[in-house]
Amino acid sequence: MTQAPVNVTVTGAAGQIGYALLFRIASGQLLGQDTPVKLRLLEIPQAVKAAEGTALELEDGAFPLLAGTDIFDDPKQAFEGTNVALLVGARPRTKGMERGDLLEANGGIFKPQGEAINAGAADDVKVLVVGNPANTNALIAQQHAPDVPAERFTAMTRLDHNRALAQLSKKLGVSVSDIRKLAIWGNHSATQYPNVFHAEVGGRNAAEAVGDEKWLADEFIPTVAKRGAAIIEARGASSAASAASAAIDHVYTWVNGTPEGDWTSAAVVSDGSYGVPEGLISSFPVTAKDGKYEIVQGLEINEFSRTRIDASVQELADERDAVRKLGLI
Ligand SMILES: NC(=O)c1ccc[n+]([C@@H]2O[C@H](COP(=O)([O-])OP(=O)(O)OC[C@H]3O[C@@H](n4cnc5c(N)ncnc54)[C@H](O)[C@@H]3O)[C@@H](O)[C@H]2O)c1
Ligand SMILES: O=C(O)C[C@H](O)C(=O)O
Repeated sequence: MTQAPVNVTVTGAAGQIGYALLFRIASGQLLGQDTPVKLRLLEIPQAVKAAEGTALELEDGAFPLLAGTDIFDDPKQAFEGTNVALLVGARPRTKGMERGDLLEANGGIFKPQGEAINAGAADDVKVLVVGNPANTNALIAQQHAPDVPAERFTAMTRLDHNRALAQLSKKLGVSVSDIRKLAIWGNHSATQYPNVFHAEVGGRNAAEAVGDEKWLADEFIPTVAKRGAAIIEARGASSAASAASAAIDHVYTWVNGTPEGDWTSAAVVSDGSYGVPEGLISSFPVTAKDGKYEIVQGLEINEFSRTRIDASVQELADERDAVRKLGLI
């Protein structure tokens, strides 16, 4: 180990995604097998003891790449010097809670976290927001970190991307690794649009290989978009290991790049591409190179895709307007 450890902050560390995520980070899957990591865990005071228990288990894993684990209940301390920030902890919607209440409760979390990142994170900080509503939580944090380049704030749609790969591979009887250039557009919500019209399977256009627009509209898109709800219904809890796995994929790709001739999906700050209002944190097809995610340019958007992208982007604009009204941005 010659390199200095990379500081990785994980919020909501005592939660179910945290439990599935931390051991994979410690084993080198987030940043690669040459990169030692130092974990900085953030929890609310009531959950610090549980996070301490996880830290004991991390120690017992005897991970050669784990240079230490520190636990905090103060965002300012947790984000001090952080290079990679995984914002997982969020306020879940509870019975009787309106959408506005949920946005307000999460504003109370992501505003101070954005401020703390702005105040103390390392110059190269990369932020991934997982906690829902992920895109808008990322927007809140980003708006409170004016000194951090906006493109360092991202939200996770890689789980949706992986779900779409899995469904398409099942339909076509191919391996997920045979599929290229699939993309999720819009919000990490039921309005998201998994687009196969640019995707390729073994060199062939994926939509043509499927040859069934009704299947795309009535089965593929709703299955991917409502998968989170299906998991909650089946498990009695929201997706955890698959979400942790997607968070690992998102950061690993961000740091190490996308393969030549392929792209992935991430919610990034819009530069106005494809009619998505500038500043919204929306999912796009993206490539990663030299530690930067970039929106793939110049794709032709057909009518089928246009209406679906517009609907999801409208939802993002509505969420932005709601948090603006609440004074959160
Ligand atoms: N983007 C995605 O694809 C995706 C997928 C799955 C789940 N999620 C979301 O991820 C979030 C976490 O899911 P989970 O299953 O781990 O939830 P969980 O309830 O098991 O854990 C959340 C943890 O966050 C902590 N927390 C709450 N407020 C905090 C704060 N201010 N600072 C630090 N920690 C705080 C809680 O104490 C808890 O330990 C949820 O919002 C969930 O909806 C997103
Ligand atoms: O936590 C949820 O509501 C669902 C989650 O975002 C998921 O996509 O699995």
